[in-house]
Amino acid sequence: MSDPHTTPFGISLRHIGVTFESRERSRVQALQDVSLDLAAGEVSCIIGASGCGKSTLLRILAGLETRHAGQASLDGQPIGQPGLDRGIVFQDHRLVPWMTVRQNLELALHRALPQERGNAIANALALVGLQAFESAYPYQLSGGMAQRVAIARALVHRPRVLLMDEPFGALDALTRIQLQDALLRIHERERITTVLVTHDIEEALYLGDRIAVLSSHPGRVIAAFPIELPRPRDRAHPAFAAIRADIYQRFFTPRAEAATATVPPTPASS
Ligand SMILES: Nc1ncnc2c1ncn2[C@@H]1O[C@H](COP(=O)(O)OP(=O)(O)OP(=O)(O)O)[C@@H](O)[C@H]1O
Repeated sequence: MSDPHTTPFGISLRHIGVTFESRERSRVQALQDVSLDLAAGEVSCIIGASGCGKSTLLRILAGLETRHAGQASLDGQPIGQPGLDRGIVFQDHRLVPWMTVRQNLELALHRALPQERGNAIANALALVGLQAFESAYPYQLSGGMAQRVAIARALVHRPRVLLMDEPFGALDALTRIQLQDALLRIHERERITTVLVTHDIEEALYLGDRIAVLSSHPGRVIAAFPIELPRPRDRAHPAFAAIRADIYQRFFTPRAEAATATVPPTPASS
């Protein structure tokens, strides 16, 4: 049997469109003709302003939103419903408040064999550096620690894909940086295909192997390009600043011009 962690795979989105209809019969086109390839083992960041359809796109990848045009596939298989091959982290940790960290992870593992649960929980907590907190309740954790537990819960099944919806958006600036570094350490170890949506350009640049920029109303791909800056990345480096400035410009450039530009200049990174 092939090992899912070594088999090459990736996410493919083809002509994804989503239109929501409200009770008042008004229509909101959330996504229009979104086509993207998100490579296996990479961190792909999707950035866009509030309401541009980032969460809707992530929900499609999670199998939570199926009312869409176009095709979404993982490793060549259409994505139809939620599955344990995809772990998801939201902006809020969504831990059960009356359960300990361990019990929260056990809840996620309810379909696993009892003898496998202990190891799976220990490994997931080690990945996020919280082995010593398995008996803690969510109210005893800081916001950053609770979000680490949410990441551990998403990883406890060793999924092939980690989906993150503004995972650090509710954290203070310093904790956010710590969690970004924690995510990179996890990624270095696990090489899990990661899709992270954010409205924070700097976060996308710091974390992403690849960035897709979405326009608003409807959400369309303005640009998609790899980030070839070496790691660890230095937010103060001129090359980092140059790409950040380029992305800012894409947000504030009229759509017709922006749509023709798909690859930003790659400044010398050394
Ligand atoms: N279930 C729904 N019914 C109706 N409209 C919806 C629904 N879900 C999302 N929308 C609308 O679709 C658009 C995209 O929403 P979405 O939440 O995907 O955007 P977003 O980029 O994630 O926003 P934010 O950054 O604020 O979370 C918005 O205009 C939103 O109001």
